[in-house]
Order: sequence, then C-alpha cells, then structure tokens
Amino acid sequence: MSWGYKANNGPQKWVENFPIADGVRQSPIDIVPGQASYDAGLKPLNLKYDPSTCLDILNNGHSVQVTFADDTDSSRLTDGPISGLYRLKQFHFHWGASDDKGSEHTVAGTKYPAELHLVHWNTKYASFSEAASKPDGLAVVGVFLKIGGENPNLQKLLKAFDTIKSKGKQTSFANFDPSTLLPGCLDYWTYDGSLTTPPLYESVTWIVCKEPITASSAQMAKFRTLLFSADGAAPDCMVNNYRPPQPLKGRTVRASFK
Ligand SMILES: NS(=O)(=O)c1cc(F)ccc1F
Ligand SMILES: [Zn+2]
Repeated sequence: MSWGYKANNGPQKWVENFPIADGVRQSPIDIVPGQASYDAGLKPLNLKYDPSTCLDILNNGHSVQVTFADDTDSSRLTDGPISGLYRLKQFHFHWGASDDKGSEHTVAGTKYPAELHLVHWNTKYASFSEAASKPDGLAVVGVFLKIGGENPNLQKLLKAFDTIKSKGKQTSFANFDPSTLLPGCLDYWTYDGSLTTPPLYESVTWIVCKEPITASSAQMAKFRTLLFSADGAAPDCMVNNYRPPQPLKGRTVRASFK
C-alpha cells in the first residue's frame, strides 16, 4: 500500500519506508516568531511568473497541483535567501477537513485552514528531478490561507475541480498567473527543510510568507470535494493532506522583517 494521510499509511508510518522522516532537517515546523532571528542580509523575494508557462491542473492523489513549463527561465524566483535562479515547477495545496486545521507549517501553534506551496528548482541542476534530492535543490514558497472574503483568483482554480475530482485526472489549464495568489506583503521566514511528503528529501530552502491570503469558507469546502481515490473506487474525500510539524533539531529560523 502506498503512503497517504490515514492512520494506516499516514505521517506516523512514513518512517517505515522513508527513514529520513526522522532526519535532521524535516518539514514542516512550528514557526515561533519570537524565536526567529531577524537577518538584515536577507533580500526581498524576487518572483517573476509568466502565465503562458501554465500547463495543466492535476489531481495526483495527494493534492491538487498546477504544473508549469520549466524549459526556460520565464517563471522563476531569485534573491530572498537563495543564490542563483530557481524555476517554478508547480504549485499545490494542503488543507483540512474543517476550517480549524489544514496548514503544514504552524505559527506559534496556530493552524491555518490551508497552505499553498510554490515549488521551484535550482537551475544549477539539469532538471527538477535531479535537483529534488540535492541539499540546495529546491526553494518552496509557502503561503497561508485564512478564512475571509471570496478570493476571485482562487475561483479560477476551483472551477476546474469538477473535472479533476478523482486521482489521476488532469485537464489543461492555461494563462494562470500564480502571483495573483501571493499576499501583498512578501515578508517571510526562512529555514532549511525538506519535502513534506515522501520521499521527504532534505532539499528545500523554505520561504514562508508571514501574511496569509484569504479564501471563503465555501471555497475551502470546494477543496474538500476532491477525492484521494480514483474513478470507480470507493470515494475517499481529499482532506487533512498535511504533515504535522517536525522537530527543529537545532535549526535557526530567520526573519526577513523586524
Ligand atoms: N509539500 S512540498 O512542497 O514539500 C513538496 C513538493 C514537491 F515538489 C514534492 C513533494 C513535496 F512534499
Ligand atoms: Zn506541499
């Protein structure tokens, strides 16, 4: 049986097939603002996304993912805590069964209803796959979602959900600008971490935005209509697809803001 988020295949069991689950730089973590160190040397994030690189939207059985053409530098991240240029590969979300949980990172123990991850890979490597296992291979920008007014930019994604309800479904998805999902203020926390799903590679420079974006409770309910299960199998709601916070193990969390 493959990994998932249930009692019999979830985060507490992943270590059996992926021993790095007990590693020294695992993600997510609880971010405690009072314990983060302000680093004046941290640059502002420089994100430039080209909507024409948006390819498709997919239910991969663990999340909903929007994939981008990454054969050029036209959608990329530079500056911030990283050196070099990292290309956008995909973004996806993690969310709960109810509005009181769902994010992977937490802030002084606070869970948000969802978390967006924008996944970028270091162009010093030849591809995402090659970069994914290197200590400086990936940079993931995390954005919290909180309950508020309806988010019109999220609406474009949600409209596609009916056609990708079950695992393995995908559909073309063009001209979406992921920068419309970023908060106005790009203050961030950063630390060295890992993928939050198997294979849990310790290859991620995490960049977690302090300011959340909003989603309405109805929009959050739409995420919960997606299925972990494939067409024809017993329907299994895609909810609680988040890993809980992991031990800091001596790591420092830096803040780009005072
Ligand atoms: N949740 S994550 O951003 O750490 C992540 C990104 C990937 F590209 C692959 C696996 C992952 F778990
Ligand atoms: Zn993620």
